[in-house]
Amino acid sequence: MIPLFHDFTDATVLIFGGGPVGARKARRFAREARVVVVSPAFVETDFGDSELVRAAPDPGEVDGWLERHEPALVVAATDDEAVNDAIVDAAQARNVLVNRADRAGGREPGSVVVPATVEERPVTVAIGTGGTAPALSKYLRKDLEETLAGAGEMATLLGELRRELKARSVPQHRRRQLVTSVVEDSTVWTALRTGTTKPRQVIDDVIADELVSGGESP
Ligand SMILES: C[C@@]1(CC(=O)O)c2cc3[nH]c(cc4nc(cc5[nH]c(cc(n2)[C@H]1CCC(=O)O)[C@@](C)(CC(=O)O)[C@@H]5CCC(=O)O)C(CC(=O)O)=C4CCC(=O)O)c(CCC(=O)O)c3CC(=O)O
Ligand SMILES: NC(=O)C1=CN([C@@H]2O[C@H](COP(=O)(O)OP(=O)(O)OC[C@H]3O[C@@H](n4cnc5c(N)ncnc54)[C@H](O)[C@@H]3O)[C@@H](O)[C@H]2O)C=CC1
Repeated sequence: MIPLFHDFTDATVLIFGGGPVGARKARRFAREARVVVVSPAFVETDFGDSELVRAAPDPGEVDGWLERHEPALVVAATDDEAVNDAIVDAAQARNVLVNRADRAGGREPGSVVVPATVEERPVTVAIGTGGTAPALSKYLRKDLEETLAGAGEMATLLGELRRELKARSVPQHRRRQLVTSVVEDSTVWTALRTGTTKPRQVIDDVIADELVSGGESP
């Protein structure tokens, strides 16, 4: 499987099944997409910002739900294998992406797996185990949350630094040296994590040094 980042803004994600798994996927996708969850019962209370529809479609009715909602992705998270089978068939027939929660292997074309994710905006890390050990994905996600502390601010800082160096027509090889030296600087990481220095200060210092030294290596 090849990991890709998919933008679901303005798209619909249709989820069948309102148990713990359906709720977890709903919370995940509702951060970006319009999410509709179809289930005869909603045991969980937190579905994020999703629309909940009480219904128990049988296999023959599943396709009608896809026709009405025109989703970009369908999630099969019911405990009924025949319904999950019908969801995969309907999604394939309509060329819609499908995530099946009750299978680890033997996947069909167009099927996607939901990874564990760490988000330090705008940094995103996705973890998968090819379906072998989801509990390990979860464990590694928790571990990485600590490792990535400050990465979002670092990304924002470097983005601004690149833009400002470009605007000052600093040559490409020199921009690369400067950006790399900031990202590898442990004192900058510590400053971002502890909040002792603001990203703006780091950018101003790099640019001031550059203007004084006229582009000599640090
Ligand atoms: C294939 C996949 C399909 C998909 O759902 O996309 C899938 C399938 C299955 N999961 C099962 C079990 C568990 N899943 C979790 C947790 C997560 N599962 C997620 C993804 C995936 N799960 C995809 C593969 C990802 C990969 O490659 O690693 C995560 C990462 C993302 C998310 O769901 O949001 C989320 C952690 C999120 C986080 O915390 O960050 C836990 C842990 C817990 O609940 O505490 C358990 C119990 C422990 C265990 O069994 O490991 C079962 C057996 C059901 C049974 O036995 O009946 C199946 C079906 C099967 O294996 O047949
Ligand atoms: N991918 C993952 O991370 C995991 C997957 N699983 C698998 O995913 C499935 C769902 O897990 P849970 O949420 O824990 O199960 P659950 O049994 O608590 O929830 C299933 C939900 O589906 C609903 N449902 C039943 N028939 C339906 C229909 N025709 N249409 C719409 N909804 C219907 C039920 O009312 C219930 O709310 C399980 O069968 C299990 O095999 C389990 C744990 C983790």
